[in-house]
Amino acid sequence: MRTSILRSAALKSTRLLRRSYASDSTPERKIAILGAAGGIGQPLSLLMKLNPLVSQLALYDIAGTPGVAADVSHINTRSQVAGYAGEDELGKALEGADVVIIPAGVPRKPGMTRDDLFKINAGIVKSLCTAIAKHCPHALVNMISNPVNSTVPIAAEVFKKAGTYDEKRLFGVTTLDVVRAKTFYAGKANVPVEVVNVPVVGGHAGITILPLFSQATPKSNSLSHDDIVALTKRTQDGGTEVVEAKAGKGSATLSMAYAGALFADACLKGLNGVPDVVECSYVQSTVTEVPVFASKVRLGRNGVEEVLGLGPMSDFEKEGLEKLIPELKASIEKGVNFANQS
Ligand SMILES: NC(=O)c1ccc[n+]([C@@H]2O[C@H](COP(=O)([O-])OP(=O)(O)OC[C@H]3O[C@@H](n4cnc5c(N)ncnc54)[C@H](O)[C@@H]3O)[C@@H](O)[C@H]2O)c1
Ligand SMILES: O=C(O)C[C@H](O)C(=O)O
Repeated sequence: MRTSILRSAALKSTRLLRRSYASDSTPERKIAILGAAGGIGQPLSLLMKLNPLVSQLALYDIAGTPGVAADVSHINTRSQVAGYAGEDELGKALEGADVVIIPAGVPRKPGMTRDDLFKINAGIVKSLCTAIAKHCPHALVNMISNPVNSTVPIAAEVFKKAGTYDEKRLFGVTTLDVVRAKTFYAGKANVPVEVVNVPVVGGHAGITILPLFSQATPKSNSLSHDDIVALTKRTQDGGTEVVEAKAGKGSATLSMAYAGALFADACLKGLNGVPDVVECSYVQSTVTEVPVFASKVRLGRNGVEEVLGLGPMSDFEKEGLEKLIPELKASIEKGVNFANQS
């Protein structure tokens, strides 16, 4: 009897020690999700609640967030969850945030391009970024709202105007393109998906999405040129494949939440000083002639630590790069002009 009491006391104190060690060594990190009640926002809120690197989770939307927050808050993981609804509560949601993830805005319907979302989403992104500049100017911003090729430049211009722009802290989330490229490559090359790596560069719309299958690992000798062309097209059209399958009920939400959670986790690891965290992202860049470009990025304590180059490319990829530059340039200019005119 006495032995079992002693044993249970010892166990309790070991657990307490472990808990205090975990909180001592894992920094407090606040994540804010803007658009948290939406198709992406809800599963992304769930996945961020499961992330042990998060200590506070602020869920913001124009409506519906109290319910999402109450629901997610019952999960017995580290972070404290709070819901914020409506513009009056946006400041509170953002205050002290280390990372702000933005999946706010309308999704595509069949027949639409991502650029068709510009009219509505450009204004949403502009107003949210104005609030970020005011309430958490040092946060890392993970932009998911489409058209990403233009919404990232809009955010950059808003931050420049507010005097808070730091190119190391603004990211277009292109992780879903990488997730898709890995999945499609693994299927075709018949290699285990969990060990596959494929960089995807350029932007996040149609031909601006350029997967570099020539750099894919593990290498496969069984893929023909036609296979690579087909894999490239499928990756570029991955979003449209989902939009058509959902037949008017929106675009990718679950795979996007997964990809958004992966990227936010990489940002948190970088902030916490974990070495060698590398992900593809659409960031300010000198890798090509376009000022914003997706490529591999090393993440660190201040966000972007290093924008990595393109590496060796096949002739087919070089052609793809040449073709995407004018479209990407035009999308960037459209964003810059919108931010500066309106
Ligand atoms: N980067 C990517 O790879 C990627 C992938 C999938 C979707 N997307 C984009 O993400 C966006 C969201 O997609 P979804 O399927 O979640 O759409 P959704 O309509 O299901 O959800 C969007 C949410 O944004 C909210 N919202 C609207 N205006 C807002 C504002 N001013 N402030 C805060 N919240 C606001 C809405 O209330 C809604 O809850 C779309 O623009 C979509 O194209 C990007
Ligand atoms: O395709 C879309 O409209 C959504 C997103 O950009 C995607 O790639 O799934």
